[in-house]
Amino acid sequence: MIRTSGLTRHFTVRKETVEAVRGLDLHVASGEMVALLGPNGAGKSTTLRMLTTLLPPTSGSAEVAGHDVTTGQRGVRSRIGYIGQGNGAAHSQRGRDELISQGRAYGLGARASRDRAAELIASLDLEGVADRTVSSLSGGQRRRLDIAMGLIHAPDLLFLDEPSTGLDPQNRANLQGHIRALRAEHGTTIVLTTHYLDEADQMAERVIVIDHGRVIADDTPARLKADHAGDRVTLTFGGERDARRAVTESLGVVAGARVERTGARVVIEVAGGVQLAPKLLRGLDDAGIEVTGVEVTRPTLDDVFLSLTGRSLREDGTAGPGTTQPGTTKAGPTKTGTTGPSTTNHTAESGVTTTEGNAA
Ligand SMILES: Nc1ncnc2c1ncn2[C@@H]1O[C@H](COP(=O)(O)OP(=O)(O)OP(=O)(O)O)[C@@H](O)[C@H]1O
Repeated sequence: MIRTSGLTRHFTVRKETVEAVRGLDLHVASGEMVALLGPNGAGKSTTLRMLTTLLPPTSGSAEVAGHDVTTGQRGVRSRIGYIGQGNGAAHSQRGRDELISQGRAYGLGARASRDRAAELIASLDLEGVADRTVSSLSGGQRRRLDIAMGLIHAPDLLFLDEPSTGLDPQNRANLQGHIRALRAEHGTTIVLTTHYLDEADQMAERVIVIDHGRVIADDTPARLKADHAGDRVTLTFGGERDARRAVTESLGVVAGARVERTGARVVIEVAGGVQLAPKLLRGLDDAGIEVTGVEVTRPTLDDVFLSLTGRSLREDGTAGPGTTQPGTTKAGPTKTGTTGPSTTNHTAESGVTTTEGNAA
């Protein structure tokens, strides 16, 4: 449904070149639900705008729904729906009228347009509100109306640019439910951009992680987490002395683990942490070191991003330092969970990495 080769877009800002998208090779199959995930300025919207023919590529090529985005713009537009970041509907109109006008603009007859509007109003749960003016709708209702507008011509492919940004968690969950249902009913291919990690994790079958205008990972959320981030076993000790002893006498020998101590707390990042935790506790007990707390957490897509870039992709979409300038060199790995100066040791034989941080 989408195939790009070396897709690139530069902007010139005050004689400086911004490399917003740098040679993307993407492939999205028919019926897939794919999320483009990345921090602010990663190049997600620019990619979407090229795929939807709103912006010409600087170089490279893209075929969308069987048409080239440069030479077959009309063909692309007839097959896709695009819901951008702003609200598309006019504020003084009633939602239903907006939908019908949109249908007419896409060449549907008056009756077909009315019928299609009614169908979308029902499936997007807009019944009680479609006859009100758009300006009186809540953020979540407006966003659903935007989606109905994008779907009026029954496109095979729907692009959603940050569909749930600005919505509260309840409206976000509701909108996600509607998008899933549309997909299940019509088999629409969906490409969405987001910086909500949970949204990408829960909704997408495939997550394409973009950073500095490049694809840095592309896989199912489960495989990304399994390949790039381990479980996190957090152990708390009675004091810093015990925690230090635990690292040197017991935990430092866990193969393939990254061990990080901050004060009286030790975090072990390792595959299969759930299975490993009881063994670790037994080893510590044998060494006579008392553990006062234990917690095992599964990795998130943020841990994946952290592992790939050394930076965190936080829920608000802002990442750590140095993230918003595409074309700049990536920052080196940063250490998490430490507040003071820290040192990192790589133990060649065991593949263990230990990081020692000062207490907060
Ligand atoms: N019209 C433009 N003129 C100049 N620079 C632009 C333009 N559009 C985007 N950029 C720059 O290109 C880079 C990528 O921007 P883009 O909007 O594609 O990122 P994004 O991943 O969608 O970010 P966000 O999550 O904040 O929407 C940024 O550095 C941005 O400032």
